[in-house]
Amino acid sequence: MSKLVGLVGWRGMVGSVLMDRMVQEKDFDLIEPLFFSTSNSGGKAPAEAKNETTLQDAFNIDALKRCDIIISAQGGDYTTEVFPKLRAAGWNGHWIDAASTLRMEKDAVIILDPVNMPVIQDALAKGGKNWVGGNCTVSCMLMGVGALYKAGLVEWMSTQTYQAASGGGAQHMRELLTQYGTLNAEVKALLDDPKSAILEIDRKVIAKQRALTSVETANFGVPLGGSLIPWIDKDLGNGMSKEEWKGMAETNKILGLGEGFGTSAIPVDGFCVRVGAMRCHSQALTFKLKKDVPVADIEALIAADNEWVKVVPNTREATIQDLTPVAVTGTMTIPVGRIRKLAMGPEYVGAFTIGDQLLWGAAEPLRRMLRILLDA
Ligand SMILES: NC(=O)C1=CN([C@@H]2O[C@H](COP(=O)(O)OP(=O)(O)OC[C@H]3O[C@@H](n4cnc5c(N)ncnc54)[C@H](OP(=O)(O)O)[C@@H]3O)[C@@H](O)[C@H]2O)C=CC1
Ligand SMILES: N[C@@H](CC(=O)OP(=O)(O)O)C(=O)O
Repeated sequence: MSKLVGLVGWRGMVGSVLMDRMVQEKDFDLIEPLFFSTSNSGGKAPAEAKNETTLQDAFNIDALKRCDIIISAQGGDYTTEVFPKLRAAGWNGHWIDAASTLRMEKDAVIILDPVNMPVIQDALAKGGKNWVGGNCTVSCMLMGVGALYKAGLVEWMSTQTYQAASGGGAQHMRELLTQYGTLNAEVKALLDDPKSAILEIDRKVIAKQRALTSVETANFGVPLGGSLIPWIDKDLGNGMSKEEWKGMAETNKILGLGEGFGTSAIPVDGFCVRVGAMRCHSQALTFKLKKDVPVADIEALIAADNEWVKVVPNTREATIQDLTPVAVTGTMTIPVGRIRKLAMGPEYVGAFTIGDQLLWGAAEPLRRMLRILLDA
């Protein structure tokens, strides 16, 4: 008999990408889905429903308890409210979650199976039940350059990120595009006139950016269109943003090197920056390797790691064609390019990588974990 799989958050942005991928990969052929809603229980479930065609109340513990597996892309507040109650009620099923809430709990595994299948299998063998998707930036980075970690080559890594608006959610994407539109409208007449002075256009744009109302910047707090914001997530009070903290904590936990900051942890640090891209997170990486490895060997290691990573030749043409958010959006490909030795010495290597943060960064590890559980 098919496992009863509860889906919470399926109509949100991450949930919709998850649903698309589950349809593409025919995951629904293998399960009996039970769709939940926080806002429309009793409504009609989506077309993928089979026998259970009514939306269930996502806060109803008895309804949730029926499921063998629950996948939630509903968000951290939902997990915080419902998950402890469900476990306290004796539910012993598998919980697969996109939210960060449970990530660093001892009994939770951060799932990214092309990178950490041994960690997942070890936890499964020990009776693990809590499976949490990683931070999008970390997951996309490890899908690209995880090979260097697996080979034990990394002494430390520094990452400078260029993170898309989608990381904040759907409203942030809308706000970014609205800001771009507002700025364009402000100077449209001057742009249409080839004889207009560019510095006049520039003056009008900056004046408009600075004049954007609190409504027009409600989500990001400041303008993002035509600007950037070098702070993502909470202020930890020690000069570090929470997004930056996740880099080291989650990378090490995913790799099975402990909870992130122990003596065996590999240092990972850098700056996380929001830019005006839509849904791809990009990152410039600096590695200090434990030894001098030729670039060709590094490229070969990365290229052989998984079926989605693609080494982009370090040429101008290949880079501008294949190593951009525009090229990568909506695809499963994780390009890694700009791989070269840096001026600091032969052990210092630079690279640049990009991933669709809604696919590998959020939805894909969840559905792959479902498949692992169904195959177990
Ligand atoms: N955005 C991201 O990049 C990432 C997000 N995550 C995690 O996933 C969680 C969900 O994120 P995200 O998908 O962006 O959140 P959304 O805001 O898009 O969706 C969350 C929920 O909001 C409700 N909702 C209310 N109005 C609408 C509407 N107009 N359209 C669709 N849904 C609506 C839905 O619940 P209902 O159907 O019950 O009403 C939906 O499941 C995050 O909180 C985070 O924990 C993880 C990694 C990356
Ligand atoms: N913080 C990420 C998105 C995200 O949801 O991250 P996390 O899953 O670690 O909360 C960003 O803003 O780009």
